[in-house]
Amino acid sequence: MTTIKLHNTRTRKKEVFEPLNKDDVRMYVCGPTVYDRAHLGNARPVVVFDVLYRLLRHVYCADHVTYVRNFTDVDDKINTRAAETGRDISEITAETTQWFLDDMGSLGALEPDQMPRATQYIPQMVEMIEKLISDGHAYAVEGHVLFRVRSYQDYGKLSGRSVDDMVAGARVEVAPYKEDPMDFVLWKPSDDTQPGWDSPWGRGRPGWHIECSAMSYELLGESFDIHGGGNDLMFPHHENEIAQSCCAHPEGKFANFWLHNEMLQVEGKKMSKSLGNFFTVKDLLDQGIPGDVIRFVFLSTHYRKPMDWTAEKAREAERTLRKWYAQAAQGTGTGDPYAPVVTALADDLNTALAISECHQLSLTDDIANLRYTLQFLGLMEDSVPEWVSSSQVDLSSIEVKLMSARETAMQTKDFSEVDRLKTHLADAGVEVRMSKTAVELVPTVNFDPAKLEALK
Ligand SMILES: Nc1ncnc2c1ncn2[C@@H]1O[C@H](COP(=O)(O)OP(=O)(O)OP(=O)(O)O)[C@@H](O)[C@H]1O
Ligand SMILES: [Zn+2]
Repeated sequence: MTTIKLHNTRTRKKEVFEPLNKDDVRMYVCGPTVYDRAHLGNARPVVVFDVLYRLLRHVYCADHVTYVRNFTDVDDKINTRAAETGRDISEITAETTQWFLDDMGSLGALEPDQMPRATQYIPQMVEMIEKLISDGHAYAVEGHVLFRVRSYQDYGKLSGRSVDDMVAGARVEVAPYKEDPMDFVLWKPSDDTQPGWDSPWGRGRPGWHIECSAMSYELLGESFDIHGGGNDLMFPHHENEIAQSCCAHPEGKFANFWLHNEMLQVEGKKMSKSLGNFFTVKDLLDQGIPGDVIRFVFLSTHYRKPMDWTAEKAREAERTLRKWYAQAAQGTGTGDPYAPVVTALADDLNTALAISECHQLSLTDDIANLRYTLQFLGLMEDSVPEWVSSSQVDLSSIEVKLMSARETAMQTKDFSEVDRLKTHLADAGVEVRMSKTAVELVPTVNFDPAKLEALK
């Protein structure tokens, strides 16, 4: 069996991954708050954890792996959006959830086994909060319930901070009803205009952190294997999840491995909605950049390194995929992925190495293996995607045309038609390779199929 090694934020080491139960491997990843289109940064954890999910399914079998990713559909950002637009909250969250699934599907991300919506788990959240109160880890005051951070000794361990440092450095909300400024909200009161549920503390709604603790407990139990998310969530979100879950269920260990992806950046800063320096996945797809190309660009950088999106990277990715897909098209989609690619992923998801192994494989002309390996990486899911096949058809018919034009020219000694075709092809970004017996047309990075319409 393949040995998987993963960098565990909890221990700050790369460790051999041993599932708690290899017949029931369990992973939870924090999902989006659904009030707006996903930007490209939001897609990074989706692709990273999709690669891990595929690897786990490969090693432990698909039906022995459970991947849970939530939708946060109750949040003040959603309420604000509803107030700004005059639209119903449920309409906004349903629409945004579907956009998210569509956009991430375009990037070749498999849907997780479970996609719980926070609003469907309110009773479980209330129950967990009651337990925390009765065990002295939380207190109710003025319609709020707060987690008593100082009641949990290990608070801050994941991100390696002491509570006192955090108090000094963090922008914590100071409120008169808090025992300690570090205490965070588990439940808060709702007025008539805000979504709310009846609870022992009056009509209210949950804080963000308790959502993940309650949903992961409900679906994966008190101890599970992997918890993932962007490293921007490590503090306070993940620290708070750990505090809540470990205090409510001291019999469990919560997550064994913590994995954090680095940020997609724009000029050295995290791409984020609040900074306004973002573009959406949909923007890129609408510009005609295929989802596979976006995925490939993500895979080119290791998940624990910051990365930028550049048009040049996209062009390069497109050129490589075009070549590989054309090569792999004849192969069937069954068999095993190329072993060095699996080995690369098993080493803390070294996707960049996996891609260079694919380059090696593509040089061997092992078509079937290349195809299955690309599918394993979430590329070339079905057959050859439209954006490649359409250009292939164009090129092969033009190849025939050019061959016959050349044959005619050899006899008439009039090469003007051959030159016309070659000029046209060069203008469309196609390199023309002519030998005595064959004509080969190779698309370059500047390939523009639209410019070939006239030649068809
Ligand atoms: N630039 C980024 N690179 C990688 N992952 C990101 C990036 N921005 C957000 N994420 C991840 O996307 C998910 C959703 O994040 P969130 O909704 O907070 O987006 P955001 O743009 O950071 O929003 P805000 O600016 O309002 O905080 C989280 O898992 C987060 O880790
Ligand atoms: Zn979470």
